[in-house]
Amino acid sequence: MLSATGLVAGYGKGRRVLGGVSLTLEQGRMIGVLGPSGCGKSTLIRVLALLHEPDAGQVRLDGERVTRFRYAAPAELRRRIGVVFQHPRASVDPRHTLRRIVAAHLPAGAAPEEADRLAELVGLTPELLRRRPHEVSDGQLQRACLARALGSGPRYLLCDEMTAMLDASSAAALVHLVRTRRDLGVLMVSHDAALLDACCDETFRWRDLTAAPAHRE
Ligand SMILES: Nc1ncnc2c1ncn2[C@@H]1O[C@H](COP(=O)(O)OP(=O)(O)OP(=O)(O)O)[C@@H](O)[C@H]1O
Repeated sequence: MLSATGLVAGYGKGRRVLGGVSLTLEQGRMIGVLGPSGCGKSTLIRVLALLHEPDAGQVRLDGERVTRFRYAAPAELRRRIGVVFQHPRASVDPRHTLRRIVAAHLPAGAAPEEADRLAELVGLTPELLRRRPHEVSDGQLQRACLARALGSGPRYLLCDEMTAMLDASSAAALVHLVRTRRDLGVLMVSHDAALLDACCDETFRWRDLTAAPAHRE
């Protein structure tokens, strides 16, 4: 289980974004968080992914309280959490081939075929794997980012507006892929209520998660 209790976080003095957010994500469930632009959804994802240190509150991962975040977060804990970001082009190195992007989070010593297996899982052909980001569509690149996130063998997958940059059919394909991974706990944050209602087991509104929110819907 990945859980947050009373998370308070922001960006320096007077820039509080999370004002006491609580949330629980269990393996085998897909939950949605619905909130308007700027309310703090990405900040919540970053804290849950151990990429941003909260000012107060707790993150617990499989029963263990996380005390170290960002570069200090133990690799063994980080590997349990995969993240797919909103803007695929901003989250990859434009010089790398898709194969290298897909393989980025595989454990050291993983067989080269592992990248092919991940690519196949997300519907990327070997020919696409040889291309670089500027030679593929946003949807294809986001598939590579999803494959990369799965590379560490995570138990939890955090999707930050994963489909916002995609057309409807690419979005549906990606959501279907994630939806079929019942071994994972999936958190999808979005401002698209229809998307979350269609794919999530349960959807929470931002105001329901937060005791004293900085922003309200
Ligand atoms: N690195 C940063 N430094 C300072 N303020 C930031 C930083 N990142 C985000 N913010 C601010 O924190 C607030 C919440 O941002 P966040 O990206 O978490 O919201 P969001 O709900 O994900 O928005 P969107 O749906 O538009 O992606 C915003 O007011 C934003 O301007």
